[in-house]
Amino acid sequence: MLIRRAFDICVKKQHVFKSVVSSPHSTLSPLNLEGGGGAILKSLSTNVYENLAVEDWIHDNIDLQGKNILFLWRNSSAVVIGRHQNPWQECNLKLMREHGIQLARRRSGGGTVYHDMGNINMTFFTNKKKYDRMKNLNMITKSLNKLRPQMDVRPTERLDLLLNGHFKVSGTAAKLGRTNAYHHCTLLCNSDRALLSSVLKSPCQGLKSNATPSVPSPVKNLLEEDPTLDCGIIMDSIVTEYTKQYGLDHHIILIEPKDEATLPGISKMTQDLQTWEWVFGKTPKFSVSTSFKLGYKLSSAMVTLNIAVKNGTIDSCNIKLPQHWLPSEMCEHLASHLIGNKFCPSETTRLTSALLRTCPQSEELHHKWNILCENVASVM
Ligand SMILES: Nc1ncnc2c1ncn2[C@@H]1O[C@H](COP(=O)(O)OC(=O)CCCC[C@@H]2CCSS2)[C@@H](O)[C@H]1O
Repeated sequence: MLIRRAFDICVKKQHVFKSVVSSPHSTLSPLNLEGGGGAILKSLSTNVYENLAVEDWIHDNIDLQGKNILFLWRNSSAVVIGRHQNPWQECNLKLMREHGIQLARRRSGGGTVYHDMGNINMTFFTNKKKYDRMKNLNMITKSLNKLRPQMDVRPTERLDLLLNGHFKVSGTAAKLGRTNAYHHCTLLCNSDRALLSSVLKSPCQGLKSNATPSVPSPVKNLLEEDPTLDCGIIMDSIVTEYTKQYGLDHHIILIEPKDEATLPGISKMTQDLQTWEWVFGKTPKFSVSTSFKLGYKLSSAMVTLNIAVKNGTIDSCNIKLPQHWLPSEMCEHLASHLIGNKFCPSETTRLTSALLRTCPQSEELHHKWNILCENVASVM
């Protein structure tokens, strides 16, 4: 609200106002919005949900008529999927859990990207009429060109930035609201490229869906091209270029996304972005049809699994195994209990552990059923 109030003042009076965001650098510095209001904001947080919530907050709360706002942010390791994507199809969720890599669904469309502290995110907020992604990308390339004239970074028709005409260093997405809009993009400076490619490979077999697929590209870091660069130098040069383009001063407003007094309602926005219902539940309906081998002592059998998922929840489930290996009633029992549950390994394990306790049978059947349950959960 304070930022909004500040902008309102500036729109009315069109002059300098005191920045109100609580930060050591900005509390008392005046923010000059003469010559077409604008501002540069930088997040103090490296939490992907908090930073995405700042985007939501600005989009929903600030009248962007006549204003250009650049928001700069970086995250600790995270995978960010597009609004209409399927996380099971896009990434290796198990590997992410093992590495503590967060999964976030953003409100803009497009594909899946990997973030870490070696990746800079930029969000360009404008009024919908002023929304111009190529202009923003040209601004970035211009700033890089000034920094390192020999470095060849150019935008493509699909609004990626390519290094040496081949390696993607930036991906773009956008959200167009009723009157406000934003274009956001990444910039790979010094990310963990090995982790990037391993987490963006899904192990999921036999998945069918209409969700937006990502468009994988060879990627490279700017620092691999020029190790004398770093994220700070690159961000500074982007800030310089942006201030020049919009006639702003070099003042940066530091944003603390936890500061409910400055950004009223932000905590709820952050929470919403973290819910299972948003991250997984918004996945367009899909199905998984797969088969795999199960082994117990010397006997083995092929299991066929067909699962349909709606809103992230199992809508139908069919498990087929040879009768001699496991009685079909037991497969049906498991399948029917899975319906209505989240397509989620921890929830499935909780359910199957409870079922297992009520499943007397022989020790052998007990073991086989357990093996089946573990394998079904590992598909999720
Ligand atoms: N951080 C990053 N930067 C550039 N390219 C990446 C990155 N991570 C992965 N990739 C490559 O892009 C493709 C996906 O390309 P695709 O074109 O499908 O998707 C995108 O580019 C989406 C960009 C979203 C930008 C937002 C800005 C703030 S929040 S996220 C992926 O398979 C990798 O090959």
